[in-house]
Amino acid sequence: MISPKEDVSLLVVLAGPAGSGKTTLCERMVDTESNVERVVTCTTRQPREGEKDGVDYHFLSDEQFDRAIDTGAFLEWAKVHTNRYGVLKRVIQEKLDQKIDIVMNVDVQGVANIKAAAAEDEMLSKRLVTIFILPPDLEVVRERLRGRGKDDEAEIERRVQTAIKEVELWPDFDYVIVTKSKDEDYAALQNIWRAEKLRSLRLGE
Ligand SMILES: Nc1nc2c(ncn2[C@@H]2O[C@H](COP(=O)(O)OP(=O)(O)O)[C@@H](O)[C@H]2O)c(=O)[nH]1
Ligand SMILES: Nc1ncnc2c1ncn2[C@@H]1O[C@H](COP(=O)(O)OP(=O)(O)O)[C@@H](O)[C@H]1O
Repeated sequence: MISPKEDVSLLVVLAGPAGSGKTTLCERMVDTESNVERVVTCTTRQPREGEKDGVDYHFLSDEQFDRAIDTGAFLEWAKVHTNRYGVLKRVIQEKLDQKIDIVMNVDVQGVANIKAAAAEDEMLSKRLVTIFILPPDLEVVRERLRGRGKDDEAEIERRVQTAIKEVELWPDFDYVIVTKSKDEDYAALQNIWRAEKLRSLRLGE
């Protein structure tokens, strides 16, 4: 009898409107589970107060971002709100090669781009799990962004306007978590995680 392999690494991608709680969930996952790392993505946006280069994002200039596009360094990149964001291929590949589980947080275009890349790459497609974090209404988004205290009202309104379009895309995802309390959201993510680890399609590599 052939036994299933035990360490099956996952690439879990969370998306959803600003303020839905993606960053909070990613950080808790990394703090709680062993062998899980977060992928730090690149952005041309300015750091918010307290954000650190290489920890929250790799903060790139427009020129640096252009160069990364030209050299084919991004697995995917997209313009979100008013800035550009991108995931480096190399970082994903290194972690998956080392059998490290990945959680990451990208916008809805990013998920579509990663799914398209996975359609041509069996290793990626076997690991990819997409989860949409859905706020029950837009007021929750506003309240949480105000509570976070890092964006002014104009920036918050820009994110709410983007959210109106983003929330329509939840049916394209493997899973949807309608956000409630932080603990309930995390329990939902853990349930998905544990079930995905046991999926037979990932066994027998
Ligand atoms: N497509 C894509 N989106 C990203 C990437 N990194 C971050 N994002 C998304 O960019 C959006 C804006 O992020 P951020 O500036 O941190 O603002 P926030 O959404 O208000 O927390 C979020 O939806 C992130 O999920 C990336 O590498 N690619
Ligand atoms: N389930 C939740 N209930 C209440 N507040 C939350 C919840 N999840 C996150 N928050 C808070 O909402 C704000 C935005 O969360 P964050 O994780 O930065 O969202 P995102 O990464 O999706 O933009 C933060 O202040 C965070 O502490």
